[in-house]
Amino acid sequence: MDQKKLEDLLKMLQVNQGDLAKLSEQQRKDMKDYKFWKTQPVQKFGQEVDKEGPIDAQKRPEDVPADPLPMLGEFEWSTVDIEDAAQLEDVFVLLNENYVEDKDAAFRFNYTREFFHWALKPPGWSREWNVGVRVKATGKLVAFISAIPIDLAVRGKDVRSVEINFLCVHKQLRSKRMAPVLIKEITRRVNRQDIWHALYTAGVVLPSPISTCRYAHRPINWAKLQDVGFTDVPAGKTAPEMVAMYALPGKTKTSGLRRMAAGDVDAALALLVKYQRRFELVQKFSKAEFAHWFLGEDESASDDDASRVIHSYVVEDADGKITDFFSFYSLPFTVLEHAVHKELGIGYLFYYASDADFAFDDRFSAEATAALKTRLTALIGDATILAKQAKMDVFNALTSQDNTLFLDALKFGPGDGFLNFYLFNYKAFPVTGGIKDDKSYDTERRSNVGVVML
Ligand SMILES: CCCCCCCCCCCCCC(=O)SCCNC(=O)CCNC(=O)[C@H](O)C(C)(C)COP(=O)(O)OP(=O)(O)OC[C@H]1O[C@@H](n2cnc3c(N)ncnc32)[C@H](O)[C@@H]1OP(=O)(O)O
Repeated sequence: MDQKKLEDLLKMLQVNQGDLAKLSEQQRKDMKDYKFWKTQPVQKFGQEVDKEGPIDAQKRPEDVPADPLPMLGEFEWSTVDIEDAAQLEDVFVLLNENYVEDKDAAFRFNYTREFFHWALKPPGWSREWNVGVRVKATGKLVAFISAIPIDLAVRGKDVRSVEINFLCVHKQLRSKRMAPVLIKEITRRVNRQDIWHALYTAGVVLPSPISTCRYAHRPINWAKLQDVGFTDVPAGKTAPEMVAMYALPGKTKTSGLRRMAAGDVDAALALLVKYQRRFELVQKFSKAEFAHWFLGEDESASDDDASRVIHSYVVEDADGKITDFFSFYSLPFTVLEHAVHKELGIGYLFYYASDADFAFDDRFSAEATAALKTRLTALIGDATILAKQAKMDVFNALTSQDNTLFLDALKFGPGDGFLNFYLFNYKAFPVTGGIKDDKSYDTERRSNVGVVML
């Protein structure tokens, strides 16, 4: 396989690090050169943490200015109403053309209304937190940033937070310090609603990651990836050999596996909560949040509905007990100007849980590890089969959660993208990200990152 080309494609698929230029701009600057970030309540590089907790002294919403920061002459702030089709379209256009660097303009994220409603409208979402910048004269949207509320827990401590995502500045307005203004404005709007912490991820290194995970990619439809020019037959191999290597069974294997239904929410949520207790950085889902994130907006979507964003499954044993749960979401690419293929399906592993190691006192013991490894390999193997049935051509995962237990066995190749996790206004000890010093999968310590961001 032409590893380089495939890697290039797969890098473009990472929503959180769409900017390839930034990606290659490896590693960090000196702290003093982070002109913006050194003014913010974030951990400095190498800063010793004595005790975990907030960085800033406690403030009240009324201490925060009620009005937006001034915006440069020709631009103006614009709260984007994502329930308005035309305004949502503005966001798609901005992100399509500026979020992913694809010089040949051969591919675009196929953002849909369904995807954005799922990603940006969980329970408690705020209209004010979809912040845009428009050109005054034309109304053109040239920058965007979003926040959604989450109940985060860091090593068992509740940290009411927001998740920041989809920060984007138009290519022609890059390096003009617009990003810091957007970040300050979203901070102001979030603080006005009495929230003082944030979780965010980025491919770039900023002060200072609490954890770093690696991307892993599992080609599902190798022949199609070759057709669209992403991959070549590697030396010493033939195309049929490559197809055979990545071939998947037509049917899932786990008995009792079925799509999650509304009636499963209580049991699946309880299972997820219990499973996630092992991790140090987790999202605490309310019942309503769980239903939103895992059933999605459109419960009536049929099994083969290609527009389905979130796919959630449970395993029910003979006694009617939910023993396992997994989910993945879809964010496809549109393939431009290709004679045969119009779309490339991309699946992203989301949350999962299993009771496979619950009976063991020490989850890192050989027996507990073997039990969980066997079960997760079967479950996520089935997830790749279901992803294939849902017309996905590549399946992505990180080294977070307990993923390193199954990545190799299921032929997820290590990508060269890394994802850094950050906390705003909260200092904390590092959290393991599932990679060793040499960046290979850490199958022993695994990861203590439980939270999964879009
Ligand atoms: C309590 C509530 C708090 C809420 C807020 C919590 C914090 C949220 C933080 C945001 C989480 C976002 C999560 C996501 O969505 S990550 C996805 C980010 N988006 C992309 O990669 C899309 C393509 N790229 C772009 O659109 C632009 O290059 C962006 C907008 C990224 C930067 O625009 P531009 O290239 O024109 O630069 P500038 O001149 O305006 O500004 C330069 C300053 O910006 C710092 N920079 C560069 N990239 C990032 C980055 N990804 N996160 C944070 N900071 C970043 C940089 O170090 C420098 O600061 P300093 O080095 O001088 O100090």
